[in-house]
Amino acid sequence: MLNVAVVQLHPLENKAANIDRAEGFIRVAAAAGARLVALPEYFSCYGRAVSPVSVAAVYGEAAETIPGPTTERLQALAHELGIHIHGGSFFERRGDALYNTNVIVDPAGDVLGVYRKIHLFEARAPELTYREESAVTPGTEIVFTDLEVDGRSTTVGQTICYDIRFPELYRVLVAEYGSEILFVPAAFPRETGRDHWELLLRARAVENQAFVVAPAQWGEQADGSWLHGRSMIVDPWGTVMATVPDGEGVAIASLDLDRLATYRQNYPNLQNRQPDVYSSSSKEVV
Ligand SMILES: O=C(O)CCC(=O)C(=O)O
Repeated sequence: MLNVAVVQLHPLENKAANIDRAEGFIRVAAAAGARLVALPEYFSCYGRAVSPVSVAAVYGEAAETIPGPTTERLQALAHELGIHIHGGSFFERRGDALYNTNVIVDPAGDVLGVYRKIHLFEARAPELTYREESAVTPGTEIVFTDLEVDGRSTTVGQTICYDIRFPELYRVLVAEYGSEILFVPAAFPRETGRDHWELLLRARAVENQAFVVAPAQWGEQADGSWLHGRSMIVDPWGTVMATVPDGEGVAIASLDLDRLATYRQNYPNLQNRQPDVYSSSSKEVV
């Protein structure tokens, strides 16, 4: 059994305070037995938590390199507590570009995986306008990471928020790279989250026969918008194993990876895919 925790945060203006609260919840989760603790998207600084006028400046100021103070703090914490930490995501600076990036840190304090969000969120609706690409550059690499937890090895796929709408990414992470756990740190707005968040997470879990670990941001922002929250851990059958209600907090679930292997054998959906047919150029037109 692998005990995994999701941390739900209410992002505030102050980056240092956000990181302090994240650390507090990581400690709570570790004390409750979690061996892997996952943080939400933009856990240290979330754009709409700050007044709209200063958003661009705040993004730039909040951005860090890897290694940098935030990853070093996660590394020290993982080492001290003897756990893995999935560092949600934060603004990463590489040269002149900013990325929405997450890392996984192991109990030795080493950074194992660096993933840069591939699909950047865009909404052009009357009720919701957002263009992440105005500040952030899209990543171009699929990232999966091999972890050794409690003497068992597993492969995890790293994704972020809006990525959940692109099932192709998850299929590759599972069918080509063997991921058993899919991470989806997020900051879903309430407008889309209330109807799509749980549906998308459970769909990705069922169709890929994988655990989905989805820590989320929650709460009202400085611009009056709301983040949906409802962090959750979903099992490969699509059942929600644990969730965080409104507010900040932690939820923990025990993932049975041995049972996952049996389940994939009993229901060989992944083996029954027909990729040759999907990519075939011959079509029968009736
Ligand atoms: O897909 C959605 O509805 C929300 C995505 C999002 O908020 C994000 O990627 O930051």
